[in-house]
Formats: sequence, structure tokens, C-alpha cells
Amino acid sequence: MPTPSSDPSVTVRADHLRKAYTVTEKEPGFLGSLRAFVRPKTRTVEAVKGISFELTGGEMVGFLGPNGAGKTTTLKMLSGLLHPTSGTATVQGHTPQKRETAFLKQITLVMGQKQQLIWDLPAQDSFLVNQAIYEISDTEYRATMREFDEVLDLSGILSKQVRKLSLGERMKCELAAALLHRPKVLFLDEPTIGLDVNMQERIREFVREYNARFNATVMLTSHYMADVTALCQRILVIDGGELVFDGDLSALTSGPDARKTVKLQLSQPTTAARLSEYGELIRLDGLDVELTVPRSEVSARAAALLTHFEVADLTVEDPPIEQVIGQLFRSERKPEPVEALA
Ligand SMILES: Nc1ncnc2c1ncn2[C@@H]1O[C@H](COP(=O)(O)OP(=O)(O)OP(=O)(O)O)[C@@H](O)[C@H]1O
Repeated sequence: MPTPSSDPSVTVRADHLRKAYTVTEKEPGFLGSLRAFVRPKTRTVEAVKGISFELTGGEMVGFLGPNGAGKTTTLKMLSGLLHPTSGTATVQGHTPQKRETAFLKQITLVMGQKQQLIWDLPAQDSFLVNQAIYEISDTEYRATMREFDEVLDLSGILSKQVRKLSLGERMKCELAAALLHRPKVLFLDEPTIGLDVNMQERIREFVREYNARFNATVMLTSHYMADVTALCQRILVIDGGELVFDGDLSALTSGPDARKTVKLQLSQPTTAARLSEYGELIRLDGLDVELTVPRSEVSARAAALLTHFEVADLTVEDPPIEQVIGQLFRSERKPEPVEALA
């Protein structure tokens, strides 16, 4: 994990970054409220447990993890909205929580689930507010809008009241407004959530072009693996506030820890317990079975399955990337059985 680095290409750096929230616990009902008021009971939630990583200029990195893993908390610390409990963050040479103007002009945080445009006004008005906040000249504003319009096709929607826009139209405007000042570092938290497949692709295209044009660093969380596979070579996986993987996406499907999916059509029913001796059981639906096994042992495991079960059909495939990532999440990992192979 990173030690202090003077590498000028590093744009985002987290060094043992930690965030603990203190939450007040309250029992339900009026008495509970009264008790909480008189003698408040608090509990600490360790949302991010001292994570370290570095991103370099122009990198697009997928930041993945199950619900509640600590992704949003990390992005909020990196963009200066939350103070870390301990550890440090450095973004474009700045300490985010100081929220210096020079820092704010170089970053953006887009949260797909939160709205930043002014609800009752046309999107155009929010753009003008941002133009003023970020001190963007009229010439630069017009040039940027022209470029964004080419990819996002904003014509016809900028003059509509934001609350009358469809989700996809609003997300295009949210992104354009958030990138108007041409930030060098983008923190994108679920930017395609709830969008249809075409609109997801449009947003991806926009992020890809922006990254190429401005050599921007992009840190992206998404529950849609298509976003990640389309944009990111490297992924960071966080689970329970800890970083459990930092590396190439391709290493997950072809590296030493890679797995294969074995699909079986059985002729005779069997039990989950028996099948689990040959790999991680993903699905048992009547006679249809799906297991994952280590890639390096796929032949041996397939041969063992054919020997010990009545198999009508067997196929070997790469597991879907969602499953590969899911297996990194500690809560879903199970010990690998090997003794039944003999
Ligand atoms: N303001 C807060 N006060 C107390 N606990 C919080 C607060 N914000 C987040 N948490 C807790 O911190 C943990 C991490 O939350 P966070 O929102 O960072 O996760 P996430 O990975 O972004 O999840 P999701 O994918 O569901 O958005 C969770 O247990 C969450 O309940």
C-alpha cells in the first residue's frame, strides 16, 4: 500500500483513510425518544477502516463493493464533504476537507441518487449558476456546451424545468453541469442508476470522451458491471470498509485466482451438500447445476463430477463478472473444498 509518494502523476491518494460515524441509538416510541434524550446511547460505525491507494492522471478506476461497504463515504472524504476520522487524502495536491477554491475547481462529485440541479428552474439556469461559481468565461462556457451537446444531445432539454425532465434527461444535465468547469478528477457515484440501457451507454460514452479529451482521473462506483467493464481497466473492491482487491479487472478472469463456471445437467437428482464438495455451488435447480471451480483445476473437477454423478451434459464457461466480483466480497466467500476430488 502506498507510502508517501512524490510521483507527480498521482492525482488521488488515500493513506490509511478511515471514517467512523457515531450514531445515537433510540428505542421506538415516545418513551424511547425520552430515554434517548435523557441518556443518549451511542454506537460507532466503522464505515471505512483505513484504506490506502493511489490513482494516476487519466486513470479510470471502478470502485466496487456491496451495499454499505463504504464507497460513498470514501468518495465524500476524497471530495472534502466529510472529514476523515484518521488517515489522509490528497487530491491534485490538495487536502480535500479544506475545500480550497483551487481544489474545488479541479474536482467534481456526481451522485446519481442525489440531485444537484435546481428543481423548479430550467437546467440552463443551474448551468449559469455554475458558470458564475466556477468563474468560467463566456467563450469557454459556449465551447464546453458545444462539446457536451455533441455527445449528450442536450438541445431541447436545457430550457425545460428540471422537475419535468425524464430521469435520463436529468442525468445528462446533472453530468454536464457537474463537468462544466472541466475538472481533472471525477468522482462518479452511481451515475447511471435507474437509466435504461441506451442512456447508460450514452453516459458511458460521454465519460469515456471526457476522460480522453481532458486526461481526467475517474473514480466510478456502479452496480452495473457493464459500466465498469466498458470504462475501467483497474478496480478497487471494498467490503466492510476494507479494501479487498486492487488490480486489473482482467486479472480476475484470467489470473491465478480466476475461476470457471461448470454447468451440469444431471440425469439423477442429488443434494447441494454432495455437489458442494466439488466447487462453490452457485445454483441447484432440479437437475440443473452451476458450480464455480478454480480455473487451474477445471479439468480435474469436471472429470470428478463426471465420475461421481449421472451427467447428461456438462459445459465450462467464464463466470459473469458480477459473480467474480461477488466472490471477492468476504461475506460471500466460502472455503474451497478439495478432498472429494480423489
Ligand atoms: N451519516 C451516517 N451516519 C451513520 N452511519 C452512516 C452514515 N453514512 C453511512 N453510514 C454507514 O456507513 C456504512 C458505509 O456506508 P456507505 O454509504 O459509505 O456505503 P456504500 O458502499 O456507498 O453503500 P451503497 O452501495 O448501499 O450506497 C454503512 O454501514 C452505513 O450505514
